[in-house]
Amino acid sequence: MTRRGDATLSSQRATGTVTRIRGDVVDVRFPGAVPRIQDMLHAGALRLEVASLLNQDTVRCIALAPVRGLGLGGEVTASGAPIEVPVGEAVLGRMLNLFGEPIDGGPALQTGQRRPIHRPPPPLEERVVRGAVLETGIKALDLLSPIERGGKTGLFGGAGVGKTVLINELIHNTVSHHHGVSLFCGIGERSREAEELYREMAEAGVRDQTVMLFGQMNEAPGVRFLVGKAALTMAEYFRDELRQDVLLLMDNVFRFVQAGAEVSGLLGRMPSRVGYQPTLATELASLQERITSTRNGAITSVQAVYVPADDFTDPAAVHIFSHLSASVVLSRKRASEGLYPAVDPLASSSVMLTPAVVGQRHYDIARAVRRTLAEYEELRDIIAMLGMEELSAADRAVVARARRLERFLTQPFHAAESFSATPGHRVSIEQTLAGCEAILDRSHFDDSEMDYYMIGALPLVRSAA
Ligand SMILES: Nc1ncnc2c1ncn2[C@@H]1O[C@H](COP(=O)(O)OP(=O)(O)OP(=O)(O)O)[C@@H](O)[C@H]1O
Repeated sequence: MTRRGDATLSSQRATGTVTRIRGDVVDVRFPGAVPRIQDMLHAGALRLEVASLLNQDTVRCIALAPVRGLGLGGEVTASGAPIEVPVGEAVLGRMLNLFGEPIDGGPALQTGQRRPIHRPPPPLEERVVRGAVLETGIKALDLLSPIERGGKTGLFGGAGVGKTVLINELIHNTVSHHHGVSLFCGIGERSREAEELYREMAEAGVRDQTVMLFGQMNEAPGVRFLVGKAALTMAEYFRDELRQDVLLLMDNVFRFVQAGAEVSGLLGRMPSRVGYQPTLATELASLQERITSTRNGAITSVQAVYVPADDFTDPAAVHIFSHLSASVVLSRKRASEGLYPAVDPLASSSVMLTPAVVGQRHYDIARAVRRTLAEYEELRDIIAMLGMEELSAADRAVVARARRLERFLTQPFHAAESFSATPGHRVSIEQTLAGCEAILDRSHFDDSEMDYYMIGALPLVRSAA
């Protein structure tokens, strides 16, 4: 993005003084030229971003770190530019903060290339849709909610239903098979998870192709609000300048919306529905619209989405949902039954699940699996009240198939080895389809349902291969 000429730049490097501090909001008076919206300011080591212009000489800013030590009358200098982050190969293998500074204890980055984090999305005519599927090796996802290469996938779920484990498994299964770079952006989650992930990436030998960016829950709302944009700026550079495919993983996009609400509240704006910021839709679009594929390269993104109080009608969840091409819904009921990954087969969906993209066989099997599980869902009440004996033979066969399908769609994860003690299994789409087909084709089973629980491919299918 072209921003401004050098002449204006120098005139913008003005000095101002702090006139008011309220929470993370700081007002600064500039006697000369006032900085522009989204410019970065320095008050010693503290950095601020201009959020609004109060009048001709005063700007209202959001602090990007705790305001400890800042006082009224303190000196503030304008940087003359928005926040800029380093881009290019130098960031690979590193763990960085919002400003692109290393937080992995390593040396400073050696790169001259920097880009402002606020950029418009590519024009419509440059965007492309590829219509290809990214194989994840996770049965429930590949079968029912295939991930679009170059598209956006959301993993929705309430607290503790397995979003982070699932996204870690996706990293495990796709990063090493992905030709291109992977970018992980941690927004507003626990720092402990970040540290574990960093170690796992090194163990898996994929760290050199990966960048990790964090603005975690202990950081200022402004940081959590902006870190996603910093990650995207790096992703865009890989896509546009280095023409590489990028896998962008975000945990958790809800925290971006939440940070936006906090910032909005700090600035004194009136909240809108359910306490969210009135600008929820535009803020989210300013992030999501940049996650797109162009002729230069694809950005495939997988985003974990926390659903507050398991309420899928929550405005944040609804708005995020509208940007996605595939949504994987994790259900508490399944998690409580130990059916991990707790993917809800009836609520999860993907625009990729059409005969034209995945093929007629895959499409038919997925439909048959859904239909069987939906029929079982309807029979559950009857079973609860009257018992299995009252069901017709045909209904009993549906139940037998459905319960085996449910268990077959569970899977031991590499990312869960530490607490499940079962080695992880990657399963090809072909094995998943063959397994489901084998179950759907039968109406009588003499094996136990548990034979299908937490396995990879079906043994029959495995030996046939
Ligand atoms: N695939 C799995 N296999 C076995 N256990 C799992 C699996 N997924 C999740 N769990 C169990 O659920 C717990 C919570 O998972 P996770 O941390 O991924 O949830 P989350 O949805 O990210 O939660 P939060 O919203 O708190 O971040 C795990 O610690 C683990 O005990």
